[in-house]
Amino acid sequence: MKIAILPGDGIGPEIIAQAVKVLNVLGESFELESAPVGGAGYAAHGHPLPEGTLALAKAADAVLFGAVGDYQYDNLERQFRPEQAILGLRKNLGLFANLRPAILYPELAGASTLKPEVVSGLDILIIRELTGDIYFGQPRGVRECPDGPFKGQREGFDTMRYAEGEIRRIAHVAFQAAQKRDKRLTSVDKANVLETFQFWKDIVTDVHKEYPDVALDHMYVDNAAMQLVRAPKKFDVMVTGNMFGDILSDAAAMLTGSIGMLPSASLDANNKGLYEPSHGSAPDIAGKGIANPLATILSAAMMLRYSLNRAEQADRVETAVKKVLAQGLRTADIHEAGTTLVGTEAMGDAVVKALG
Ligand SMILES: NC(=O)C1=CN([C@@H]2O[C@H](COP(=O)(O)OP(=O)(O)OC[C@H]3O[C@@H](n4cnc5c(N)ncnc54)[C@H](O)[C@@H]3O)[C@@H](O)[C@H]2O)C=CC1
Ligand SMILES: CC(C)CC(=O)C(=O)O
Repeated sequence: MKIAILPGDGIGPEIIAQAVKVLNVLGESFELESAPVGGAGYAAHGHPLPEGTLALAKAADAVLFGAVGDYQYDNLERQFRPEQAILGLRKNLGLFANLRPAILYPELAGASTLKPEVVSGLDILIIRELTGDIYFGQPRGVRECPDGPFKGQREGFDTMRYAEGEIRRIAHVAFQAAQKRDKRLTSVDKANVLETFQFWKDIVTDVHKEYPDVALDHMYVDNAAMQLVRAPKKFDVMVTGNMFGDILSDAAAMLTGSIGMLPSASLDANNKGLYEPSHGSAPDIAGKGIANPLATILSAAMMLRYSLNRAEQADRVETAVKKVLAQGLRTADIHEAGTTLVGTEAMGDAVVKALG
């Protein structure tokens, strides 16, 4: 089985190196092939998603992705910015279902900024639609404002849109995920203001007829943001659009102690997928050897489970992560008094050792 390894920028190469170490000691005959992406792709080939990188991602059974983005590229024309690489991969590979499990490991209860009683035992799944919404809607750009009090001035605009089929397919993924858990689904929208999300709500309600065993409720995104920090354990599975999901899952990350703990899977209709930590390239800590590699290692575990059909190996990796946390090892983002501070590489080595 072939795995495309796309480290990207910032802390990407540092954290991906730890996940690769883990994959290499599992005793499997995976073929790992790396390619530049993001700012690294632009530097090497003049494009954030070079043709060879896209071809490798398409040919592989799964993609393990670090992160893209570097402030030095922020003034490039948008099509050349590093972030276009991950958007291009999602679109080109049809990766519409983004699963972001927010689980609090008991050892990290004190690392969360929320009170331990609010987060202990937390296990929620955020499902974010990934190829529609305002991220991809056309038209977009900057133009002359056609009317209103600012007529004649420049205005920026983007288009929020969702096709019925796009909503239906993510709703099916969400209901089916809920069926495998506590059978409760919260669909997050802004139907009180946005046409797109009234439509979203209507379609999700319709798809619900096929899943009578799942309890569905609808929540406005502003309330969902509040409930996530007020009483997050009340949720089981949440499903929402591209932008709301991006924002809510970062908020959920802090429930788990750190964004460095939140893995993700981005799947197509056949469970082929791209696996990446939910965080970005963290340029503020890049090159310092202090980034938390666990979200990336846990993303590799999701890859073993969902795309490579290696559930036992996924369990092994997840158990090894639990072991290192139980041993008291912590990177700086989750460090607290009484635990042992380690760097990125030492954390990766500890997970490898804990695999036994
Ligand atoms: N999928 C991707 O590749 C994504 C890329 N980005 C890009 O990343 C760059 C930085 O964006 P930010 O908004 O700063 O978000 P970020 O997620 O990179 O960083 C936010 C904060 O979390 C910390 N952090 C992130 N990952 C960490 C880890 N593994 N261990 C310890 N601390 C960690 C960072 O040091 C920073 O303080 C930008 O260029 C942005 O466009 C942002 C989000 C997703
Ligand atoms: C395009 C990404 C860099 C933005 C983001 O935060 C994401 O969608 O994961």
